[in-house]
Amino acid sequence: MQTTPHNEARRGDYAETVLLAGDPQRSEWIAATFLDGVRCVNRVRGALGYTGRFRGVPISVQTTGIGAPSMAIYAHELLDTYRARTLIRVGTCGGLADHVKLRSLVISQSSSNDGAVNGQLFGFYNYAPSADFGLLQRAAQRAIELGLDHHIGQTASSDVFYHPDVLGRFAGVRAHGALAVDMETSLLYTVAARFRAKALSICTVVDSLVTEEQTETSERQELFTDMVRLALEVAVPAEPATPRR
Ligand SMILES: O=P(O)(O)O[C@H]1O[C@H](CO)[C@@H](O)[C@H]1O
Ligand SMILES: O=c1cc[nH]c(=O)[nH]1
Repeated sequence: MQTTPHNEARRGDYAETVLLAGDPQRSEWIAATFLDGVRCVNRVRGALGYTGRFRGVPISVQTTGIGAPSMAIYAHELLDTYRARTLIRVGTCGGLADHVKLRSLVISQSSSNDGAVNGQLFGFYNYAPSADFGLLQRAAQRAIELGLDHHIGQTASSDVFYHPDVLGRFAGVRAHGALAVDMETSLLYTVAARFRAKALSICTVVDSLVTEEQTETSERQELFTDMVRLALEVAVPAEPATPRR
């Protein structure tokens, strides 16, 4: 019997820290490229999940599919059933600000949304889904040290991918500084907060809603190397070198 309706892994199969990728091919590539001693722990619905080691520390990667409800299910089950404590999204996003160029990284400090969840969970309040400060701080520091082309700030998450008013519908959040849009970061931050867990979203800009430029899907796995490196640096910081006496 499966452990949850969406996952066949047993308790203990996932590490405390899980990278979250929308696309199962990205999960497979991350596991094969960056982790040692990898085993597949979930194949249900093709939402591939893997556990291996990075710098000797157990790390998992889980596919979350497309959209907030799908993210919410996988994040909830990882935190509740599998006792994960840190979730780091390694996703893709579309640039909303003029200075956010293709292939750069967007590290989301907070994420507005157009979904129904705020109303259902928070009633009158406009909840502010936010990254874990410690993870955000570490990501900011390592991104600079590694010389990565990155932006840190607020983002938006939308339930609508195809919209007739491509950019105009984001006028409000753009006017207030939103850097990029994806579909899952906002609800990831909300679910993590519910479990008092840590979450961070790092996305690679694969298209710009401002210039309407796009990256090729064929270049995408290599494109994600910087994002995954950064996520793993945040998850498992290198031991500082022992000072010489
Ligand atoms: O590439 P992923 O991680 O799936 O993220 C983005 O890509 C999908 C849309 O193409 C949405 O899930 C969006 O958030
Ligand atoms: O959600 C997303 C992801 C990438 N690009 C977009 O325009 N939207």
